[in-house]
Amino acid sequence: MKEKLSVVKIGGNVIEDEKALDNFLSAFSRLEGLKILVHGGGKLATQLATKLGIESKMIDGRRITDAETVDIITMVYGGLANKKIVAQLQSKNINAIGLSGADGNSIQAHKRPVKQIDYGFVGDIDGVSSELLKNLLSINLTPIFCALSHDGAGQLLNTNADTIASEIAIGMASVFETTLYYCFEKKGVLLDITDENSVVKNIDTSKYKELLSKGVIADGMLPKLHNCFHALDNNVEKVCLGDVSMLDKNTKLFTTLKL
Ligand SMILES: Nc1ncnc2c1ncn2[C@@H]1O[C@H](COP(=O)(O)OP(=O)(O)O)[C@@H](O)[C@H]1O
Ligand SMILES: CC(=O)N[C@@H](CCC(=O)OP(=O)(O)O)C(=O)O
Repeated sequence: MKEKLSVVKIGGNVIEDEKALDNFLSAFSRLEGLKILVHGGGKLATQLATKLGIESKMIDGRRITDAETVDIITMVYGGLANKKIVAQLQSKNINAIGLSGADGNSIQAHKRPVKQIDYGFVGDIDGVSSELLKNLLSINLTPIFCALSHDGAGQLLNTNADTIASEIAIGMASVFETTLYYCFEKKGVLLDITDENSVVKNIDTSKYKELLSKGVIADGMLPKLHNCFHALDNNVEKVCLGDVSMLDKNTKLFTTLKL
C-alpha cells in the first residue's frame, strides 16, 4: 500500500492576513503524515509593484510578467513570502525547506508560447522531480513551494500557484496516495457566494458540468476547479476545498471532489 501525502495550497487572502496566516500554519503543522505546502502571493506582488510605480496587468487571472515584473515576483514569492512562511513553520516545529522550481530542478517548465496574448515570463509546467521530493520527505523535511518554475536555461518563470499545487500532486501520485487541499478563505465551493454555509459538499464530473452551466463557478474558482479535475484525471486520489478548519478535520463543511 502507498504511503499518504497531503499537498496543500494556501490562498492569497490567507497569506495577506497575519493572523489568518498564523492560524493556517498552525493547522498545517498539526496535519499528520507527509506534506508539501504551495503558496502564491499575487496580491503582495501587486502591492509592491504599485509602491515601485509599476502597473500590474492581469488577463483571465494570469499576470502579464515582463522583465521588471519577473524580478518583483521573484523577490516577493521566492523571498519575502516563502522565507516568512518557512521561518514561521520552524517556530511550530516543522522542518520546512523553501523551494522555487529552480531549486533542485524541482519544477521544469517552458515559457508559454505567444498566441493571442503574450504573457511574458509565464511558465507552463513540463515535469516535477518526484524523486527529489520523496528524498526530502524521507529525511523529515517539509517542502514549501512558491509560484516560480524555471526553463532550464537560466530563466525563472511565473506559474500560478494553483497549477503548481496540482502538478506537484500529479507528479507525486505515482509514489504516494495523494490528497490535494485548496485552502482559502471560503468554506468550499458555494452555491450562493453571499451565503457562507451554502457549501456544495460533493462534486463529481456531472455536478461540475451542472455548476458550470448554472454559472455558480466564477472568477478565481474557474481555473481552480479546472486544476482540481486535471489532478483527479491524473491519479490524484482526492481533492478538497475549504477554509482552515478543513485541515484540522473538525468540520464536515468543505467541498470534496472525486471523479
Ligand atoms: N462558487 C464559488 N464558491 C466559492 N468562491 C467562489 C465561487 N465563485 C467565485 N468564487 C471566488 O473565488 C475566489 C477564490 O479564488 P482565488 O482568489 O483565485 O483563490 P486563492 O485565494 O486560492 O488565490 C473566492 O475568494 C471567491 O471570491
Ligand atoms: C502566472 C500567474 O498569474 N501567477 C500568479 C502567481 C501567484 C499566485 O498564484 O498567487 P495566488 O495563489 O495568491 O493567487 C501571479 O503572479 O499572480
